[in-house]
Amino acid sequence: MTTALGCPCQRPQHTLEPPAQLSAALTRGPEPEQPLSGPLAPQLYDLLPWAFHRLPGPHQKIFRYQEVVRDYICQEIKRHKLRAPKAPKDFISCYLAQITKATDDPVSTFNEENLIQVVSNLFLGGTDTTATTLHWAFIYMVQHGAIQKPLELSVSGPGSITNPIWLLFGTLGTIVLPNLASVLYDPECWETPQQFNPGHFLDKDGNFLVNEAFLPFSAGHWVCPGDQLAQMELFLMFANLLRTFPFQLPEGSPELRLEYIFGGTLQPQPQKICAVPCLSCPSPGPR
Ligand code: HEM
Repeated sequence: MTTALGCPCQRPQHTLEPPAQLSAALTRGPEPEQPLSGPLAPQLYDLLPWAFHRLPGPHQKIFRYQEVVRDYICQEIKRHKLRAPKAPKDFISCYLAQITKATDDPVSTFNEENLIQVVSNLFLGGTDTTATTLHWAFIYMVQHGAIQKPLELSVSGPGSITNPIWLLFGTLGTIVLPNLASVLYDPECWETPQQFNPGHFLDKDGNFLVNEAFLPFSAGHWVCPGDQLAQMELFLMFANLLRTFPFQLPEGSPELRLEYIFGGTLQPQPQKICAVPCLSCPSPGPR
């Protein structure tokens, strides 16, 4: 059976509903083998994608997940077509309206295959990056317990936090490898580039300072389109959690591990930290 309503995903349907399938596949937890491990794996994949698709190995898990996400997006597109609102109300419905508008345009790039690709990119670009940034933020809060209190009131956005992305790839036949680390760790731009230091963003009177070398979202044509959303999400999550729970190491646990795991993003080591409910702090939830 193939998808109805002209969805370009012309492959057999899974019997499990996509959202359940998606969450089941994505929350199954770590398996013994780490996909695409090793420092050269991301570059190799970009240079030889066809080889990576054919070679057996743990990285095949990524392609299976990719299929699950793709199926889920196809189902969403189908649902949107079934109950098309009068006025487009989200990204998929706006894009579908644009496809209809551009039907007679022979050079239009608005089509369903591209819609699937763009939505996958939003998932890919918008989840691990933000989650990893938050993860590092809380690890640094545990490491620098003393600054947690003042930071509750003066969180300055994600600006004072490790950038999780080390390099990224371009499209349209040209491989672009902007090395953001060269500016984010440049000793000429940062007093202590290898250390967490909120002072990088404060002037001598403690006022917020813009540093032009702070480019975690890249710049120019390649700037991250989720920049504003990410900063808003990070601010809300970080500020709300921090004002409600002091973060600390669990009793008797070893020192924090600050070395990163090298990959598509720079991941913190798996380790436990405690969010201790604080009686005098405001309660979590909507206010
Ligand atoms: C801390 C959070 C984030 C960081 C550090 C980050 C960083 C970046 C960087 C550096 C790029 C440029 C890649 C290049 O040079 O080609 C990029 C691209 C991208 N980001 Fe983000 N991003 C974040 C959050 C998000 C969010 C929340 C979304 C969407 C919901 C998003 C969607 C994308 C997409 C779709 C691209 C590819 C754009 C293109 O190729 O034209 N990102 N991101």
